[in-house]
Amino acid sequence: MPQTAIIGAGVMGEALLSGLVRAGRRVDDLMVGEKRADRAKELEERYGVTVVSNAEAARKADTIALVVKPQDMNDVLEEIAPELRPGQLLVSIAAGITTSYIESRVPDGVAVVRVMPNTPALVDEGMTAIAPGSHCDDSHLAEAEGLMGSTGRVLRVPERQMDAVTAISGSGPAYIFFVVESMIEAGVHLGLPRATATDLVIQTVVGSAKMLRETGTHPVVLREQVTSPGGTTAAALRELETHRVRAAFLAAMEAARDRSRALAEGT
Ligand SMILES: NC(=O)C1=CN([C@@H]2O[C@H](COP(=O)(O)OP(=O)(O)OC[C@H]3O[C@@H](n4cnc5c(N)ncnc54)[C@H](O)[C@@H]3O)[C@@H](O)[C@H]2O)C=CC1
Ligand SMILES: O=C(O)[C@@H]1CCC=N1
Repeated sequence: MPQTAIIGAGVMGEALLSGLVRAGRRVDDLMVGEKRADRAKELEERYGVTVVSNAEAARKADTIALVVKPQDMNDVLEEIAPELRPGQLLVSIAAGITTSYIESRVPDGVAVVRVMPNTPALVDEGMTAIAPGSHCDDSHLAEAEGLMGSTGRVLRVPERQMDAVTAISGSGPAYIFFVVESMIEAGVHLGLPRATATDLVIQTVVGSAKMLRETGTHPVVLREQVTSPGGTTAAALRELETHRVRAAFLAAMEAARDRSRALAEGT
């Protein structure tokens, strides 16, 4: 079986590792490179996975997922580049880091795929976009698709869309959690017990997401179905418009897109 290494086993590294294990990948075909010794030990105990040096991971694995912060990417590439050989595949999960940034730091003939997953990968409901680098063929994309497909849906996009993708689905779960948090607080302000407000909000979000996915109906139509003339929803939506929530979402996602662009420059 081809060997897969994950370098950087924080939040996303573990999401990927656990997804591969849940999808039935043999733990013997996986290895992890992780700088923090306590974290490495935790993963060894939790999954039975072998922790190796980054150099060994680069030497032994056919596919290497790079799951470190963008700011750590240069150091990791400097460490593994002498061990890499043509034919291997690097799958980078780092926000903002372009395939050309990576290609310029590794030997010719090493294929690079840039991917942008999100944390719902932890419950197999992830959304990952993947984009090929310049030395990629379809088998490399298929390999990256298989890797990320263990944690949810995968969509192929051109690399020029990746900063926008990062702003929408990569960071997206945080916006949804922010909305959930705000609605729970509102419920408490309105006098509901916190546990009741939490139950109400979470099921409302899950139910609404399921409606979107299962009916395929446009969100505007679904919103109109809830909005009775002169009713409660209309009163609430007017406040959201008055407070420019739609404009705030646009500005927020432009800021995320711009931050993604800046990360490759190490700022
Ligand atoms: N957290 C998220 O929702 C998402 C994160 N990403 C991307 O995933 C990457 C990782 O993010 P997180 O998992 O959130 O960060 P994290 O900080 O939880 O994990 C990074 C891990 O890399 C390890 N590390 C750092 N330098 C290393 C080195 N030289 N060798 C081996 N291990 C090293 C750290 O000890 C840490 O465990 C980032 O590039 C981020 O842009 C992408 C999509 C979503
Ligand atoms: O906040 C970040 O930079 C990473 C990338 C997408 C989600 N988390």
